[in-house]
Amino acid sequence: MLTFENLTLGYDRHPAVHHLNATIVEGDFIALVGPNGAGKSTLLKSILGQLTPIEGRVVFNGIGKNDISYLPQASAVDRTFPITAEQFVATGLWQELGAFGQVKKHHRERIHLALVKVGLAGLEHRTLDALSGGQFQRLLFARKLMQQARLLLLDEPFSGVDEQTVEDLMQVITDLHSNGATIVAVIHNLSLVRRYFPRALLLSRELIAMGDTAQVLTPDNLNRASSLGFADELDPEICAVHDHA
Ligand SMILES: Nc1ncnc2c1ncn2[C@@H]1O[C@H](COP(=O)(O)OP(=O)(O)OP(=O)(O)O)[C@@H](O)[C@H]1O
Repeated sequence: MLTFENLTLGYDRHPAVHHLNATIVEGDFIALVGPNGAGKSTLLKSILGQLTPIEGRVVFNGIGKNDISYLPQASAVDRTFPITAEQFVATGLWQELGAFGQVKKHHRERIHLALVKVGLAGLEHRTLDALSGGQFQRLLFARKLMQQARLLLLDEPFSGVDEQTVEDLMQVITDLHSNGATIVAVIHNLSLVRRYFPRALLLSRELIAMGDTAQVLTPDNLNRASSLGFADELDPEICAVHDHA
């Protein structure tokens, strides 16, 4: 579905991800793991076409932009916008309806089902600013449910969210995967990764390991990832030496 070919990404020519070669296959359910600053969000941005590679490329096999849905970190979403939970979930129908399409009764039923699925039934008419952090995260997932994307990219969907919400939303993700979606999620909580994600990609500016989660999240690999990951703000010269050492 997606191949990273010798992919080097960065900002102002300062590499954040180095010479990555890896493949995401259709039906993957994979966690993107690594220390702070490892390049995980940067890698998602490159899949979304928001960042031009310094070197290498992302190859899309049989999927287009419209097949990809992205859930940013909750903190990146503006909650002061004066709309209700129902109206917010309806914005997930944008691709289906176009800019001027009307939300009809059958759409409203789908919205209601999505809200039930994420445990928010009854809160349809609440405005966004009147939802708790966990409820808002549930709402973001309800909107994702409207889009029926083939590839779902999630960037740390559970930061600052209570345990019950995590469990409920992991169930929603698992259901989406069972219905055919490919899942790529940045997750910091390793026990969650071990429990739910069959595959993992451990990144620390460069690829440390990718494959079955148990084989990727070994003490050796995690030590290697943290020793590379905390060497913050490498300059391109140091990077070149490191790459070819
Ligand atoms: N817009 C930007 N401009 C300049 N540098 C950036 C920008 N965004 C990220 N970086 C740098 O690129 C590197 C990788 O950042 P990235 O956000 O991809 O890491 P991450 O693995 O997602 O980290 P975290 O787990 O802390 O969210 C970091 O050194 C970061 O400071």
